[in-house]
Amino acid sequence: MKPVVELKNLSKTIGKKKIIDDLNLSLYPGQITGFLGPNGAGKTTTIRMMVGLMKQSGGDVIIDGVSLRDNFEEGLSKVGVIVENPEMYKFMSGYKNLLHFSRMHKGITKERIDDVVRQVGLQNRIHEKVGTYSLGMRQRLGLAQALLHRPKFLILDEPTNGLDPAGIREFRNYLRRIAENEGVSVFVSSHMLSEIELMCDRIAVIQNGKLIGIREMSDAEQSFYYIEATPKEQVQQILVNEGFAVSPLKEGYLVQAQQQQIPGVVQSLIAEGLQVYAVQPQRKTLEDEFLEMTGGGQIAQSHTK
Ligand SMILES: Nc1ncnc2c1ncn2[C@@H]1O[C@H](COP(=O)(O)OP(=O)(O)OP(=O)(O)O)[C@@H](O)[C@H]1O
Repeated sequence: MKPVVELKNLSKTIGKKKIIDDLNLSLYPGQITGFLGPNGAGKTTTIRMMVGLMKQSGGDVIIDGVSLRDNFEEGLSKVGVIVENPEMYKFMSGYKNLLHFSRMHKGITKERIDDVVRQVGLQNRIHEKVGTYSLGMRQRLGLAQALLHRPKFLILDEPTNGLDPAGIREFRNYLRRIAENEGVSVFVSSHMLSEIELMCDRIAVIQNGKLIGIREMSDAEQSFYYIEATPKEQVQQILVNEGFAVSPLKEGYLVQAQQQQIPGVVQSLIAEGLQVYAVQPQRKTLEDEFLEMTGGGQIAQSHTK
């Protein structure tokens, strides 16, 4: 798949300090990528270079084949940005806000406005004043606004600040459908591990201005399962005979297996006459993994601009 955005040896030096050090990262259409790092890792600086608010010292940002170094205006026309708490006119309706923003770009039709309103699920409330909207609705209106000019690439900075987990999931579902429908690549910067975990397909981790890891969030990757069955002592014997690595826990066992092997494991236990009570995937939490990757670096707790 051809990437929508490529960071190529992107670097930023301020004074003598290398703040971003040879960053290489590709973002793909339809995918939601999280950008995570400890305080001061360089997230804000990277994003500022990606949206043209700061000039790079070296390297380049390529958006949909256009280099920001060579063709700044054209490259930026392909970007949509949503900041924390998007600015909206509360005394105007959602629709009038979108109409207002649509005038900043050429060629946004009324049909396009209706289309983005539907995509963020605001069609029933769009003619009401923004002041009456919930936080979740205001965030979705921000999303609609950022989509108006059909960007290829959407950057969200702390998009769900203040939303509860249900609100984050709802926002994520809209975002996922939009990423797929519009083929847009989404980049989410957040200091909240749980938010990133709920929203993203993959996560890029940055520390000291360097990319230190990329993690895919696919469920199929889960490789440890907690299995509880009785009689307990037979579980280990059966599974070890089948070639699995098994570690005993208090009530059950931790078994190393791929997702597609699990139905077979359950069948073997049942065939031997065991009663199976639990089979649960055990994924290392993102927090564990993040701490491993950064060698104990703290998770960013605040995001100062
Ligand atoms: N104008 C500047 N002059 C000097 N140093 C700077 C400047 N801007 C940023 N830095 C330094 O660059 C590093 C990266 O900062 P940046 O704000 O990009 O990190 P961040 O990952 O966004 O952190 P946070 O999660 O705390 O917002 C920090 O050490 C910061 O002190």
